[in-house]
Amino acid sequence: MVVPAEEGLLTISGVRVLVATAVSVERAAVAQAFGAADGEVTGPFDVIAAGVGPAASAASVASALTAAALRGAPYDLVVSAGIAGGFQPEAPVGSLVVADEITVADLGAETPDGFVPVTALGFGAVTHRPPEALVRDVAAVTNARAGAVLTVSTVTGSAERATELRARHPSALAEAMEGFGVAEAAAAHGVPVLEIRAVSNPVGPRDRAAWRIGDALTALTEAFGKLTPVLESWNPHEHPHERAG
Ligand SMILES: O=C(O)c1cccc(C(=O)CC[C@H]2O[C@@H](n3cnc4c(=O)[nH]cnc43)[C@H](O)[C@@H]2O)c1
Repeated sequence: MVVPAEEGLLTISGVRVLVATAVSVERAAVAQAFGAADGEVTGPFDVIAAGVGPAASAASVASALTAAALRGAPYDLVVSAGIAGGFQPEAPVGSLVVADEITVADLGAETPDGFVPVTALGFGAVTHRPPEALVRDVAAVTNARAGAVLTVSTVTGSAERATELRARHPSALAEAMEGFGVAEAAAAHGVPVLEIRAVSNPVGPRDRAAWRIGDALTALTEAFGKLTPVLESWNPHEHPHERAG
């Protein structure tokens, strides 16, 4: 059901959603799903270009969540969305991935015995888990695969690094640069988080000319075009934010 809410924003069953992309072409791809050619969205979704990397995205999303809360219209869900590298062969170029786990892959320390995550050093968190049922329903309706999406500050550029990441994170389907930052901001506000990625390139040896950004943006638009019914039947209060280690 579509019902009017304050400030001209329309909400579906009262659910308010903040979608955080990294850059403006990703924002436009998401907005296009709601018929907003100029990027201005009227619907349950607000879409922002929050910047590239975990720090920029965390800062932008935290600001947006705080502003919404101060307006008396807090968000119920935050979605990190955009293009990504896909681990092969599980996540081919043009396919969609929804994160059942959002894990930062390079937050820790190098030791003589290899990489140690910050959690093993006694600090913070490295993983956030989106609501399980929502992940399942989003994956079903968008034909996405569900799996871990890694957040990295450096795009993987070699087969060796891709192999190392998969050895440490066997369930990883994709890597991108913002999910964990978005999830940290959402967690600070007690808001559930999702990450939806369209694969633009394989994770591995750097071949920028082979990136299929247009195909991935089209897949992103199609995916968001299918999300409304899922959110209509979603009760945010049954799904508190879950931070896992
Ligand atoms: O040309 C390069 O080598 C290069 C170096 C740093 C960043 C980029 C981007 O264009 C990344 C921007 C954006 O895209 C997401 N993304 C897409 N594919 C990947 C990937 O294989 N690994 C990590 N991130 C990826 C990311 O979330 C950024 O927002 C290009």
